[in-house]
Amino acid sequence: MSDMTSLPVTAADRLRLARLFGDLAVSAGALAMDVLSRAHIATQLKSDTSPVTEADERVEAHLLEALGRALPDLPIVAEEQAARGATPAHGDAFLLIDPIDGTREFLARSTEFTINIALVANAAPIVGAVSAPAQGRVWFAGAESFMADAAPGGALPAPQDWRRLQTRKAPTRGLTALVSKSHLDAETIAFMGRLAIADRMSVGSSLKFCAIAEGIADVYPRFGPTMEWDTAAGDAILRAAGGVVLDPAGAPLLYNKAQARYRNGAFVAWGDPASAAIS
Ligand SMILES: Nc1ncnc2c1ncn2[C@@H]1O[C@H](COP(=O)(O)O)[C@@H](OP(=O)(O)O)[C@H]1O
Ligand SMILES: [Mg+2]
Repeated sequence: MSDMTSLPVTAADRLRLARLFGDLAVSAGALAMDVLSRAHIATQLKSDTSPVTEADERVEAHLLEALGRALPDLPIVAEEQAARGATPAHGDAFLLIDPIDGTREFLARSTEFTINIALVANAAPIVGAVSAPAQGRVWFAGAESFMADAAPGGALPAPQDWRRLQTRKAPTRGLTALVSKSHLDAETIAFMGRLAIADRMSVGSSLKFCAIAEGIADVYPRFGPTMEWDTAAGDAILRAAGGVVLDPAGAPLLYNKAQARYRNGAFVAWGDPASAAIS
């Protein structure tokens, strides 16, 4: 593999990393499912009042260990470590981990939670994997985007069982919009009021990016807060499937905002870049 610290990485490198991330996101799913199988899930509140469970901690520790072994030169910014104030110094290239995105959904025993791993280089997410353990599915992308069925705890299936993803053109009958299940704000509702929307669905976690990448939804506006680890993997998968994730000025959402503690501003994810251009 070419040296990650001297970018750009090749398409072949990106595919190899996408397979590694996909494999790890699927295997780590067993830890989340083990915690989910218990009658009581021990939960604590972080300083930002968001919940954290034993699943978040166990999945993160597992991924830190496995990624640290596979890619020792790449610094890792991980959600629960960051919550404890432990983020490594890094340059243009680094990894992002969200061990459980949609912790509220996990606690509600919904299937709409995900494990997220991404590589950011030059402020863009260039490789990502999202697994949904309770749905037995995984999405992963380097230069191209794929999904596959994969039982948690298993391995990423072989390429003949992958489905290549491509976003759809905006339907003339109206857009399918996706919004957060747990965090919906007035600005997001107002933005949607200016679009020709046929259907609106509430979906937890980074599954919103994946659904647009699959071509079954069109737009995901997010004006409320998110962190880079919530969005990077899904953003990588959507971009590689032909979509765009834009800030309010119409520029691609930027990553590596260490000074802002990896907090994102508002963004809108689109499947069809042409509909973004006229919104
Ligand atoms: N007030 C807030 N500050 C920062 N991030 C927030 C937030 N409210 C929600 N989020 C982010 O939104 C994510 C959930 O996304 P969604 O609402 O689309 O399901 C959460 O991920 P975690 O579950 O990993 O904490 C969390 O990071
Ligand atoms: Mg999380």
